[in-house]
Amino acid sequence: MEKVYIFDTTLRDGEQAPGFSMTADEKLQMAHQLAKLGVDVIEAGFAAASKGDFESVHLIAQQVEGPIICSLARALEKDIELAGEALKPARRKRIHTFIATSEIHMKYKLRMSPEEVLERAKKAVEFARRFTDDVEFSCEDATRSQREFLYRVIETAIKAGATVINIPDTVGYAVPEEFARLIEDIRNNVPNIDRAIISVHCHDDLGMAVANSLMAVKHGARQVECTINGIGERAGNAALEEIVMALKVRKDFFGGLYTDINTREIYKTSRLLCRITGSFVQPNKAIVGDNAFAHESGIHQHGVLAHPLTYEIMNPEDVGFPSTRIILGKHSGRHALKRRLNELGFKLSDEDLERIFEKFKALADKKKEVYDEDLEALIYEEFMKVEEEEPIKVKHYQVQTGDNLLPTATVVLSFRGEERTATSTGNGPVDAVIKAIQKALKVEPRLIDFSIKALTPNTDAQAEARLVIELDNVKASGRGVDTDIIKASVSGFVDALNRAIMRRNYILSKESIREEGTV
Ligand SMILES: CC(=O)SCCNC(=O)CCNC(=O)[C@H](O)C(C)(C)COP(=O)(O)OP(=O)(O)OC[C@H]1O[C@@H](n2cnc3c(N)ncnc32)[C@H](O)[C@@H]1OP(=O)(O)O
Ligand SMILES: CC(C)C(=O)C(=O)O
Ligand SMILES: [Mg+2]
Repeated sequence: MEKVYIFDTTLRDGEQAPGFSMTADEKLQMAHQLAKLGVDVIEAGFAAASKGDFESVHLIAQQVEGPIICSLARALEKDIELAGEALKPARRKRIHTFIATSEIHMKYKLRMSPEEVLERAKKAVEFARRFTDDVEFSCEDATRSQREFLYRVIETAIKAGATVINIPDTVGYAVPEEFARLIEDIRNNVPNIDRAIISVHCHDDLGMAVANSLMAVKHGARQVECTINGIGERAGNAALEEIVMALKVRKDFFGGLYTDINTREIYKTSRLLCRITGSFVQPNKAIVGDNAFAHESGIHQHGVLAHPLTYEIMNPEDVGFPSTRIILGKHSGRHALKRRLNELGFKLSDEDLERIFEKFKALADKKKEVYDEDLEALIYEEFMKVEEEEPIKVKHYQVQTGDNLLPTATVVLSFRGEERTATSTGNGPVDAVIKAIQKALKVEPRLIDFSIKALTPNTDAQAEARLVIELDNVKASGRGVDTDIIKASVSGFVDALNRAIMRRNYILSKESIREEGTV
């Protein structure tokens, strides 16, 4: 078994992408989570970039325990000095210095001859060694560099004291087979390569960053530089979660290679980064996208319900993903529909299921996703001739609340045409009004789930209340939407109660023991 070191550069290359820069506090929060995830190295930033980035590297070096903390530095004494200074408090520190080795970069960007670059690389590594024994050297744009020159630079950097040699595909130009050959060639042509760990750093301009990194690992690289969600310059870097899970799920292919990543922390880390940067991953993103463990098509749903591994190559729990989701839509079949209806408490005969299935398909053709409330509505429409109108109607309610007031609510409602009024106090205005409704109806349903969320990020946003209740062993969900969160909660609660009552009466009517006049 051989270990592949995971060098996370979310906080350096990742934040170089437009719109992804993070404050020192945000970086610190991410760094703590990266330590929990179990990365071997955190590239915390580029200390010479700004005072703020110096501060971020310094804070992380001070406070984050576990991984090696690293700062990037150009092959310049002033950059390396700042990196060394920022990293001082770290228990384990690395300076990562780099210079470009391709013709195009040397000629047009650096305006340096190859000999000057060679000399600069040597001096930079030697200088960095004054601050730490752990020095990484990168040949920027390695994949477009002339081979013999690349070998010479690497050999020189190792002689000067580099302990890790990084081979970046800076512009995402490589293809997997060719990149694997480059790693092999470096191993075969750099005489002192056995004194350093070979690292790779791939960009995704042609969508091959992960494939290139994995092929490099297969051919001898033992450190991979990557980022959470694959963020980074332009099209991004290789995604950490994809590399780690590929090595884990396909260990048969990668022959005994492993990482120390605690994969159950992957989803959490991904979502934390999304929240911090305000940029969410696309739904079909491998490993962490919303659809990574969701199934909408009937054939797949049937398979997954029979055995998850028919259509899932890893357990969602292994990456900390909440769970497999079965989404009902126009591609779904009877197996999934029946399962969901059963979970909602509807046990239909084959004949009744057939009727509902037809209605369900017709609705799904008009709507992207069919929710539980939609299914309940279909059931009511199709079978519940017992009661066409909703039994409870709220006529009026009033809530008094404030910082020195015990929240009190009065509600006037009608139940099957009969007016009822009640007043109640509560632990907050929503609690008070819900209790007043229960008192007026003389019911005490069990609240199984209750959530309120804003549908848009403004103070005048529409709030959506979603509830699940159980009344006399009958479960029902409800939904209310309004700019007023109390009104949204009242609507959602009454919606759930109406559904529970109508459903219970339906069940009773089917059993021919319907009690008249009761709630
Ligand atoms: C492939 C990568 O991801 S490399 C890392 C990229 N990341 C960043 O650039 C983020 C942080 N960068 C910054 O904040 C700024 O670019 C700074 C502070 C580093 C430098 O700013 P400035 O001094 O104004 O220079 P500017 O960014 O305009 O140009 C880069 C300079 O560095 C030189 N340079 C570039 N790479 C290297 C290197 N590896 N070693 C030495 N010098 C280098 C360039 O030739 C240029 O030099 P010049 O000013 O003498 O012409
Ligand atoms: C600084 C180096 C490693 C880099 O980010 C690149 O070449 O892409
Ligand atoms: Mg890069």
